[in-house]
Amino acid sequence: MSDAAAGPAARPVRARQPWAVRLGLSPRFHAFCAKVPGLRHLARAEGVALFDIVQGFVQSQALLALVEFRVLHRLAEGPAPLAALAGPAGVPTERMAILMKAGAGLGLVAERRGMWRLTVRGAAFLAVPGLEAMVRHHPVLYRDLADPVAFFRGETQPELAGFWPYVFGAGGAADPELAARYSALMADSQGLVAADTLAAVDFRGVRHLMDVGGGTGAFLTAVGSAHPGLEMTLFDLPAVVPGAEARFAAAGMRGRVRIVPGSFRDDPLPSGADAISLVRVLYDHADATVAQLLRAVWAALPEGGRIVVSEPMGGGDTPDRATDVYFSVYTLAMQTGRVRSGAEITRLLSAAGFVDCQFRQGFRPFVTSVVTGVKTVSDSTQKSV
Ligand SMILES: C[S@@+](CC[C@H](N)C(=O)[O-])C[C@H]1O[C@@H](n2cnc3c(N)ncnc32)[C@H](O)[C@@H]1O
Repeated sequence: MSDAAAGPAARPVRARQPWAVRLGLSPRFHAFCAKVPGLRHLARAEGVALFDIVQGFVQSQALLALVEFRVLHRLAEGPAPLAALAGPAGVPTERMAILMKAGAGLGLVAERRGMWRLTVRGAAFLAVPGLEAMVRHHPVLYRDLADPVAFFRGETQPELAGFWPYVFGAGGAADPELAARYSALMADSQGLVAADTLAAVDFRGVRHLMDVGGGTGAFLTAVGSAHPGLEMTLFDLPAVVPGAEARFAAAGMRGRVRIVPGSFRDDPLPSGADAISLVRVLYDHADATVAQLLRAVWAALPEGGRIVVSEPMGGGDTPDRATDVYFSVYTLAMQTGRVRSGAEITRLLSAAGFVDCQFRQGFRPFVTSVVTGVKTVSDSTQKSV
């Protein structure tokens, strides 16, 4: 029996701690560092980093309050005195003063001669598509994390799973209103994902791209604009695809895109595309579903066809501050998916029969990274779906 299987009563094997960790555990060493000029600087930086972790939730909630009170939006129109921000928000002036100072501490706003204004960071927050919507849906996630001990033990019923109902199957996404809500959140944040995917993948030479789980077509619209000759197919659940019609029409791409409603759990993927993209799709699903989907993608592609997987990927052996914290915990709350590293996704692609698999770390890994692969047919790689 392994240590893990033996249960809590088993005595763990204790390896010797590295010397740096032994020093870090010593209060006397910290007291010493605080007195020595070179070390004092390092100790302070480490303290700041630690306190940043400790106060993360409070920072995030202060931001949410600024967003919900529309303080940043109001300041985007021009500088304003405290009273002009507190009044419309229904917040007593003295309490708003505390929130504004917190916002200043976060670098989002600043005060000069009694007038509050946006900083460049505050302005960027408003300008990044999807960021505001992401922050505004966080109360669901935070309710799920209110008791992190019970949450990580798996003793809670996370609300977030109901927020993204499609993860449990096509039937879960039958409600058009719910489908519109989550599709809007996804489409809003798609701009950066599309930009970083296009920077990582050369779509020249692709004749026909099918985006599976393509939502309301934001990714295809971006790729189609960059590559005017590209034919496109969008495949997503029946409750989701109606939102794509209008987007393609507005982009003048209606004649170039075929919209196919269906579920990759139950329906075969349409053939005809020589490249298939899965953008922020795999991390919603369990390994078995992903393996089945990748085999279906392999079957739908012709010889030489390419797969493009784009989504935030974990750091693997070197856990990443954004993806291995935020996205991993988020997908855990969703209950069915998980964040995978580039190496794990590469292995899944290889297992499905793809060759020449390449991982490209994104410019902003918290936005997306990419793994690509190629289908070549040979006796050894052919897979049945
Ligand atoms: C996280 S969203 C990503 C949407 C889009 N690719 C993007 O990045 O904005 C996942 C998408 O996968 C779709 N999806 C989930 N399960 C599906 C299934 N069984 N068949 C087809 N699409 C599915 C959802 O409807 C949703 O549009």
